[in-house]
Amino acid sequence: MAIYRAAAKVNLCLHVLSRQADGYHQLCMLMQRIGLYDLIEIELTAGSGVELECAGVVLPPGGCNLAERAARLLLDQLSDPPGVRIVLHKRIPVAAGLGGGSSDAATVLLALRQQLNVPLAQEQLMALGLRLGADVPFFLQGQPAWALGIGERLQPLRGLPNCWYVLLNPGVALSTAQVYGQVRHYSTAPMRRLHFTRTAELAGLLHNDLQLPAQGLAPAIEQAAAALHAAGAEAVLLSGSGATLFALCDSEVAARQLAARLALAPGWWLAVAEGLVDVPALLPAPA
Ligand SMILES: C[C@](O)(CO)[C@H](O)COP(=O)(O)OP(=O)(O)OC[C@H]1O[C@@H](n2ccc(N)nc2=O)[C@H](O)[C@@H]1O
Ligand SMILES: Nc1ncnc2c1ncn2[C@@H]1O[C@H](COP(=O)(O)OP(=O)(O)OP(=O)(O)O)[C@@H](O)[C@H]1O
Repeated sequence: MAIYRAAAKVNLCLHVLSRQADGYHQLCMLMQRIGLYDLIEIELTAGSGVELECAGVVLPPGGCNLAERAARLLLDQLSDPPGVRIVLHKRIPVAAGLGGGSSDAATVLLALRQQLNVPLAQEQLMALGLRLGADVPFFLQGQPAWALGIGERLQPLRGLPNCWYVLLNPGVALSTAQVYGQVRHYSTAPMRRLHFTRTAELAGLLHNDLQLPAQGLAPAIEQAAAALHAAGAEAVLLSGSGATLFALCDSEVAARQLAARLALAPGWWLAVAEGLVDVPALLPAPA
């Protein structure tokens, strides 16, 4: 049995460029994985099929879990697949804009490819991952990157400073499809700079076309943003489709001090996490 960490992500910017005929949207985003993890135990068994146990939260039953779907998709590539047992320990808030489900799916794909020696090239794995969700290719690639298309065309960054994030969720789960469904305004793509040396250079990029639509569905996001500003945060943005906000900080000390100054309302969720740079996509859990 092996245990892996599946990291969350933030979107440092998210520009919605247009809506496609199939309802998906063309995007230009800057994404980074962060040090907030689900834990996934994966064991090959003598049986057949995929067995999933979920610890921590209630997730959709009946084979809808992205970790389970990823395992099935990978096993479908084999002529004589073994059984797989997965135990998922959720730590990343669900439906929070932090990409937890997509990251779980990518981790299961990468782990099973490795454990079963499946001869699938990275491009083929990315194509499989895209069938599970638009964010999955980003997690399969792992590095901070610009994401184009519907999120699947990736351009890794060449340099990023060590950023820290204060994450605040006002206790609201938001459906990604519902938030995209409220988008009425499109923006143009920003300049895709590939090298950053200081956190302050990133602060200038912060923009999310999903923030106003998400706030319309969950007004508590504005209260959470006000709390971050009142605690002294300058660079605050909604991650993905929300409802988690992040404050961008240039050191761990600055992030922890900001978190300590926050006045939290009941039911709010708070965490501090570092931005991941040069960390492999597949992350075994520390012994
Ligand atoms: C908001 C982000 O997390 C930002 O990284 C992603 O764009 C969403 O990625 P995701 O959750 O992996 O997305 P999917 O599971 O493929 O799609 C969920 C729903 O979001 C909407 N969706 C998603 C991606 C995209 N480029 N355009 C969309 O309109 C669609 O309504 C879709 O039915
Ligand atoms: N392994 C999983 N972890 C979390 N959610 C899952 C998982 N499998 C299925 N889901 C379902 O997927 C939906 C989105 O969950 P997730 O936590 O990935 O949202 P998110 O962080 O907002 O995603 P994104 O930022 O990619 O839009 C939820 O409705 C949840 O019930």
